[in-house]
Amino acid sequence: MARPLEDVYCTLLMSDSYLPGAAVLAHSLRDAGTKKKLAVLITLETLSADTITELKSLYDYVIPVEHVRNPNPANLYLMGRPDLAFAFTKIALWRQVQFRKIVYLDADVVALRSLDELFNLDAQFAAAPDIGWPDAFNSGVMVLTPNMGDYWALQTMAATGDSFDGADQGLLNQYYEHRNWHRLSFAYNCTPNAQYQWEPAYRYYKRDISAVHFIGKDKPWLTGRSGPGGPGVYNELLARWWAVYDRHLKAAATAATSQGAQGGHESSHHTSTVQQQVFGETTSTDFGTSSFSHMTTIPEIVEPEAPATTELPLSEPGDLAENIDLGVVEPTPTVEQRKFSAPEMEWDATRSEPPPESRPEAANFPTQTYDFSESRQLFKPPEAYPEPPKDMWYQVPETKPTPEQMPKPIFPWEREPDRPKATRVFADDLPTPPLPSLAAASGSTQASHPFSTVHYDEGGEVIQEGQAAGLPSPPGSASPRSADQQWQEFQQSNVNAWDTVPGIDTYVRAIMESQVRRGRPQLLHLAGGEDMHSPTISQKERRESLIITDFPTAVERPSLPVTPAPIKRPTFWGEERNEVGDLPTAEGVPDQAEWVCPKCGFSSLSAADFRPERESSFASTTTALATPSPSATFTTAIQTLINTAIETGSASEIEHHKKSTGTV
Ligand SMILES: O=c1ccn([C@@H]2O[C@H](COP(=O)(O)OP(=O)(O)O[C@H]3O[C@H](CO)[C@@H](O)[C@H](O)[C@H]3O)[C@@H](O)[C@H]2O)c(=O)[nH]1
Ligand SMILES: [Mn+2]
Repeated sequence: MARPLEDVYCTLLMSDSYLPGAAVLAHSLRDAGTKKKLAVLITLETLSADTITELKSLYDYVIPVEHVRNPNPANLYLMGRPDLAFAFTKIALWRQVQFRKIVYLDADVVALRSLDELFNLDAQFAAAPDIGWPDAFNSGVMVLTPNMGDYWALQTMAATGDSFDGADQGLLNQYYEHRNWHRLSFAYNCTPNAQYQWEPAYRYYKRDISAVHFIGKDKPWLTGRSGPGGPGVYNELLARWWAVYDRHLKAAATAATSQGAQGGHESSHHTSTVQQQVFGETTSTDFGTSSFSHMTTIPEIVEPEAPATTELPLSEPGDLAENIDLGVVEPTPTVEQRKFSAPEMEWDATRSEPPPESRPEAANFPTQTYDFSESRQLFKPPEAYPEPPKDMWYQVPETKPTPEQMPKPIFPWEREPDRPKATRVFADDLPTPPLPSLAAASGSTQASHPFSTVHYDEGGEVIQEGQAAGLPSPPGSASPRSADQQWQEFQQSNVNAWDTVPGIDTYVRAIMESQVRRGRPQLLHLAGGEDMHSPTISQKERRESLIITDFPTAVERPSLPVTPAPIKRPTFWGEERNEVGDLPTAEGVPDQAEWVCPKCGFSSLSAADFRPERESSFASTTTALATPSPSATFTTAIQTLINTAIETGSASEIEHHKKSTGTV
């Protein structure tokens, strides 16, 4: 059985300059008697080998994680912490799913008591209020349950730089804002402030304090033992940090000579890896050359040669530090810092559902954030706005275009000089004609038949009916037309150019033939075209359809299953009805007498064809059915047939015979 997941305290170290903090934290937790293991997340590319060696002696687990830069660090300047450009690295905590629960502590935290009870908290996520905005939590002490779902969600936000302070605390507060984070007591993340402290409250609650967190740029190891505030809460708590340091780290440096412990420092003239980062602990020569000197400015801006992260770099470290000092640093335009990479397929969406731990889709889509203007000047409308554009309509040419100006002919028949004029018809414009009979009765000379159409020439002028097709004007203007005449005119006026202009047909055929040569489409010929007359075109003139089909040709087509041709026989009522006339006899169709029902073995309806081995009464009854006879005989015959069937056959058989004999 798999072992239950472990609980750990965890911190983060991304620069050598925070090593004293991480060392004091580890010692303070052990001093507090915790039973839990200690872990540290590290970014390999930004730490020296000595620091990592030191961490290995202090922590049970040293876990390398990806160094994550905020692609949109402008908000960091709002809190004067451009050094926190890589604070998003912290979200790697959520992917440490090898642990059940993590109590995360910043490297600038010192534990005054064990915090082990936090592991028993029944909450997915918990943190203490931030002193700057107590509705939000401080992300220096957090109790979290690692899971990949939250991780990818946070990672997505981090990838777009979505954080109100540009660092992890803004991002995490935004993420947990609507997720009901569990509020821890301030005693778990007490953040003393050198400038302001509520002294009475501190006196009252100080025995509950479990952890002290030195937020801000001035870390204990950078400011020295005296601290900035003189006597008071801050210095009292600062002294707690130094107490741990002195107990384990300072003492170790002096003891190193005799014991040879702590990273092999053998001489008191050399400081330990930790001490090199601590103000006041280095000798005067060390101080000038150690990494500490530049850490006091903007430690995190100094980048390794090849950063492992994919984001665009910030401006030059030197420039930045200089500009910050001068107070002229402008946040870099965010758009420039964005970089798009096409989403990568993590699984085959055609075969399976997405894996439960997959990234959200579109996680790396570029985003654009717009800020509100902070200008305090009142809006002043401009003196004048630009004139709206004029003449935004189509100018109908006043003169008729010359033949050169006319569009060039596209189709061959358009070149024919005596081709009919193109016309247009609009259904909406059709005049409502009086009924022909009324028109005739009233003797109106302008009356039109119900199907009249109005034609327009290219200039929009109405053309008289018939004119459009180049036909003479209707004689209606001179004398009243009969309905027949009008109908004839209508038919004549509704000609199809395809029928009257042979060039169109020739052209289309040429295209079709070239297609036929390329592929194998077939022209579907209308058989005979007998039932589809155009009113004006005789049967002989009717062209075959040029519809292209994929049907197999008659030659390619396998013969279809055939059903027997019907046998003509007199109906019960007398003569065979012959309304449709004689149909041509199909060839190759078996004679009905040869056809035997595959289901029941009966031949078709003729009673004489019933097999003699079946019930003899069937034969006699069906004979009666097939012979014209008085209705009484007919009814008896049906009844007999059905009765026989009931006695001898199954239900389906009865149904079948009922249908066969038409006695349903
Ligand atoms: O150069 C650096 C900077 C930071 N860290 C680590 O990141 C943590 C956060 O930085 P810190 O200087 O402690 O930030 P705070 O001054 O505490 O500022 C607040 O704002 C930060 C950014 O949102 C949060 O990470 C903190 O938890 C929150 O207390 C540190 O404790 C370290 O663990 C490094 O290792 N190296
Ligand atoms: Mn901190």
